[in-house]
Amino acid sequence: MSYTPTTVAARQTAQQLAQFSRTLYERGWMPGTAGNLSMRVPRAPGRALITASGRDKGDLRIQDMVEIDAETGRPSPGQDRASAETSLHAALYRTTDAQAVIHVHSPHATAVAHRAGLDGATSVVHIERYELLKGLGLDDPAAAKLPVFPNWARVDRIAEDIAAHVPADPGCPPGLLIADHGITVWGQTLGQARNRLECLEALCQLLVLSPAGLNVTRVS
Ligand SMILES: CSC[C@@H](O)[C@@H](O)C(=O)COP(=O)(O)O
Ligand SMILES: [Zn+2]
Repeated sequence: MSYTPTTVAARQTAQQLAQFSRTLYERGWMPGTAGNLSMRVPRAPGRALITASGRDKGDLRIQDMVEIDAETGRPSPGQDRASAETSLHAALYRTTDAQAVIHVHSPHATAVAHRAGLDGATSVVHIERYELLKGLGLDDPAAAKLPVFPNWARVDRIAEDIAAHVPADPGCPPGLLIADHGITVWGQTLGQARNRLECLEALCQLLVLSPAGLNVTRVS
């Protein structure tokens, strides 16, 4: 059954997600049905909305959201199917201060995810010295270690890798790559997550353009 908000805050959250999805789609960062977005619902502790699976991300409506438990990803019963990547969002709500999570297939981040992914192991891409690093809110804005997780067929396994790595690495920016797949970014508001996404996509573009190539190390 399609989603019907029961509070003003939930309606506003669903509207924000739908509008924002259109913006990202128009930028070419959610081609076809790619990408998914979620946000904690204000004044509804532990609840979040996430985009339904397989929808055209340029044409989402309020009804195309699914209400979930933010930290387990479990949907409230009787709804449409939540994003196939709900467990990745839940892993971030559990282990970080995220209030909003964005997953897109933006071209430069995806190109870096394609080049830097290792077969069956987590890696990090070292990003150093670029001024844009200051947009990520790191304690040390001179360097970031952007993790790249294997694109396991079982999405829950990717979620386990994320939950184990992200909170444990102080150099980890508020974003991550999944090999051959795309980028996921989080923030305390949808706007902050969007700014961080724009910085990371621009940094990945610079890495792709740089003749120095990528500096990648294996983590596990
Ligand atoms: C268009 S293929 C992309 C999907 O496999 C997936 O990676 C994705 O981003 C969207 O999945 P969804 O289940 O619609 O949230
Ligand atoms: Zn995806």
